[in-house]
Amino acid sequence: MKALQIAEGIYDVGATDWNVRDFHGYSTDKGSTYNAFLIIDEKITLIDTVKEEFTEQMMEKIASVIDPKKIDYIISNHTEMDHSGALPRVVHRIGKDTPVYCSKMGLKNLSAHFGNKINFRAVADGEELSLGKRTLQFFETRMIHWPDSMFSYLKEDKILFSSDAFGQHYAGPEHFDDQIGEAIMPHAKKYFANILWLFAPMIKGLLTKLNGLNLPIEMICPDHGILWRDNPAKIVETYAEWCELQPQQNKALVIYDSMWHSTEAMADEIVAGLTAEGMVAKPMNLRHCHRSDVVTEAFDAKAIVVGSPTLNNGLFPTVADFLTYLKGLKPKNKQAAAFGSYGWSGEAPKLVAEQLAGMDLEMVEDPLRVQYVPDQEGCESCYEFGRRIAQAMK
Ligand SMILES: Cc1cc2nc3c(=O)[nH]c(=O)nc-3n(C[C@H](O)[C@H](O)[C@H](O)COP(=O)(O)O)c2cc1C
Repeated sequence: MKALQIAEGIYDVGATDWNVRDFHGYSTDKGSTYNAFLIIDEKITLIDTVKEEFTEQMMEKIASVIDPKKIDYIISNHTEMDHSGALPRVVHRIGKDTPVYCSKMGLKNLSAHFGNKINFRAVADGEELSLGKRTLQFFETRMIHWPDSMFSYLKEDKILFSSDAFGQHYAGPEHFDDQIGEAIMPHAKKYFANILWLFAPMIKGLLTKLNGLNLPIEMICPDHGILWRDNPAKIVETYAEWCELQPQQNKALVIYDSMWHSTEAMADEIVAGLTAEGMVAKPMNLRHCHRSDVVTEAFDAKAIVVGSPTLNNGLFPTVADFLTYLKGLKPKNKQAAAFGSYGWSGEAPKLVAEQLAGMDLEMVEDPLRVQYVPDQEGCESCYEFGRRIAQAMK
């Protein structure tokens, strides 16, 4: 396999994972890529690596440009193993004590993954490394998205190697933003919602810091998905918008599961009530919609209405799963309500409401329960519930 030249003397030598569909619990319907970059200068430099099982694909691409033994420096922008997994084998293959530059936290975290046999060297925030004609400058970007994350900026070429920031889980025939256009944005949004949502306040600070540095940027190369060369400012501006966590004022999501369709019938009536009041609302059944897709929709919803049937005095498992996942993402600026069908004890709606309230969401209604199958009166109560939630949203 051949490397892709992305600029004069700079190659993408990463791997395409066409088949990955579950990325630590995140659904990757289009696969993903693990981007790694080779810079040919007086010091030949590899920026990041790939998941361990893709080591050979990366080595083959490197070998299409130079003998891998000639690599002088490796940069590790992020410890997570989709970017570092190949490190031990690459270092072994180079066959010399190749320095691996990383952030201070990277030094700790890489050692915790790979021990002390690799020559890890910590760089300070803002430190520069000469490659010969080119210079790399490093910036700590803690929590985008691990404590060790950093950006590497290639000054002369004005290229920002941004690690996980600005990335998307997307594998396709395209390599650059101008080749795919707007179609990449839902993937970038899903990535932000599922991976970075909780860090939005910190990312906002980092973007302000980077803006202050006034780095001219002609291309942004994240470690997943397409590279931003046509309009790199667009994804930075979009991140700044997403970091504001401002919901779409008229968007509501009704999220539920159902064993015998009763909670589902309630959800449909609630959606109808919301819609009647002018809201853009839709139901999402957790048995059919992956939690990471639901979270992507919930990210910019003003209201989330969560329903669970009562199962053995508790929540239905998919609803518990979703609530656990959502809680970790620290949602803000949202209204919420809970509902569900039950048979005899009916604990679930109250349990859902307690969890949503525990996330500091604004509860706009008391939990709504319907015993067994909603009759006409039950349906009307759900419809009115939806209407009242919509009025609270206005
Ligand atoms: C395995 C099982 C366990 C249940 N446990 C309870 C329970 O502990 N308390 C309760 O009120 N209802 C319980 N129910 C009744 C359901 O909550 C009731 O049938 C409800 O209408 C189901 O809503 P759904 O059609 O949306 O799943 C149970 C039902 C099943 C199938």
